[in-house]
Amino acid sequence: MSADDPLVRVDGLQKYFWENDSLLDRLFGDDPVPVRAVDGVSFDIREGETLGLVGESGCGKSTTGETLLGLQDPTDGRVEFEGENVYDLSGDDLTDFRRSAQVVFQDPFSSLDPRMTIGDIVTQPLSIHDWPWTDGDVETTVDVRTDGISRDIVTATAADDIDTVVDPVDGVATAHVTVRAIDDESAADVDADGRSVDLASGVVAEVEEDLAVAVDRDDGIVVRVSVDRSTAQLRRDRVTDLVERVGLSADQLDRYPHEFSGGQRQRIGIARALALEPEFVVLDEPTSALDVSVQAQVLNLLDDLQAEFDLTYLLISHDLSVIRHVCDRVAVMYLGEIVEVGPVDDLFEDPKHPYTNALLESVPRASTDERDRDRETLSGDVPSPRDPPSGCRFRTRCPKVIPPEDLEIEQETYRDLMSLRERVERRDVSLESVGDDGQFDLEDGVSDEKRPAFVAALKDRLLERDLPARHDEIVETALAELATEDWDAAAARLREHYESVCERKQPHLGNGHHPVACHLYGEASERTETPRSDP
Ligand SMILES: Nc1ncnc2c1ncn2[C@@H]1O[C@H](COP(=O)(O)OP(=O)(O)OP(=O)(O)O)[C@@H](O)[C@H]1O
Repeated sequence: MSADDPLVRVDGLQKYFWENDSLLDRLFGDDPVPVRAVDGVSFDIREGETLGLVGESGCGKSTTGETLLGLQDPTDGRVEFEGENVYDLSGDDLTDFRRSAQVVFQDPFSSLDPRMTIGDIVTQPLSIHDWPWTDGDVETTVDVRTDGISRDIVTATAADDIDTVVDPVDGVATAHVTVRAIDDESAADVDADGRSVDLASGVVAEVEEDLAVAVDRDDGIVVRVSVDRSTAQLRRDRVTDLVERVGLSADQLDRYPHEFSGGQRQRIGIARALALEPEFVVLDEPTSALDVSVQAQVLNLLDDLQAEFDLTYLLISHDLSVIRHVCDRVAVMYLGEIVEVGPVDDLFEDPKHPYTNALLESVPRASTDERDRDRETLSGDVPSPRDPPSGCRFRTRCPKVIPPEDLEIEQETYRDLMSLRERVERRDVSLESVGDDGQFDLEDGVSDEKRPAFVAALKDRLLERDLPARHDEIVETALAELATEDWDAAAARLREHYESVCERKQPHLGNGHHPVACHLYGEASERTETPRSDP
């Protein structure tokens, strides 16, 4: 992996959940239905950065985070961590990945075991992963200084595991030992701190905290350095450090989660995630369950920890103000797909995708002027990932859906006609309730005589705007087809005239600094007509 390579590379990741997939369903002949929670997402996360993943509820953010960590099995695609496909890892390599990539969950109430003390909660990953580890690639050595004796007569060795308490520099863990001649009285003082050894012959060796030193006299003086702490002591110290680092105190280690506030519990979740010295942390809505007053404190803590421990974050959030406050780059997700990726300032100041625009527009603003202006807020719900729209998945809600080339029509009018057509296609119009009670007889078809009144009443209900004459005629003909409940003919007529490129072609996210998957942005996004793969 070169220095320019990302730490995490997600490539075509897919995660489908299957419904109607039980034995009983199969016995009754029901076909399994895929829930396309994540449908071919690709993005990179560079070392040391925070990438935000934003989108409305249900668009697949958490599933993306969980699948890329291997907490869910992928349906397809790959995720590289430090250049290795994590789905190919096994044995020690898989254990290393699980240690290096951690998660902080949204809900600090359900993610902490209520029966464990917080000391046990933070110790648990250390026990599971058998911390502290010694790194076989790290060399261990002793730097010897002498005082009152010749350096030439001292030989020194260090145990292989001293790297568990001495930080290696350039692959070498060095213990510093001072060997000096003493008289008997000063020897007693030196021994009292537990880090020195008296030798009857009048030599004492001192070593730094957490290490022990043994001295023998043979031809010369032989010094051996080893670790002076038990595994339990080392774990206790690490847990105390972590808990204090996240803003709690060591005397709270024996307490249970219910004795803490939401913000404090999230701090415990963060300490647990950091216990194994990870490089990468997925933060899944880390502050959404917290009071507004403590959200900023937790975000600031995460920011400080990132700088201190060189962490790389994927921050999942539906909250744009959190994203703006914390992230370097942002990926916008809609219905299982990434629609735009860019540096945070570019994305907020120059959003390209109509979905990103709509998300930004729907955030309440402080300035009265802006609040008063006509906002393009997001209407309707995210469609179901069981049956996502063809082409661009946002086109059913998009205020900028592209009209056919030869159709001279205002954008808003076209949007209305598209919405009308979609309702007809879904048969989502109540024909029975048109007009006054019993005015139109649908069972035998509305009579020729009453048809103009039926069409007028229906049009009045379905369209707020007046249409240009040409479109008025097309729509009236289609609505007249509904008078005989000929839904297919009406839908076909509307499709023939109003089908958009947005529903025919899937726009693709390009590469580069600020890519966007939208047909409004030219050739690059329209270059392929390949349909999505069927499950
Ligand atoms: N285990 C599951 N079985 C079936 N469908 C699932 C499962 N988990 C998630 N889904 C569906 O997958 C889609 C994406 O869910 P996901 O939780 O990833 O979205 P999200 O963007 O994180 O939303 P939220 O912020 O509400 O959690 C949703 O439609 C959800 O109902």
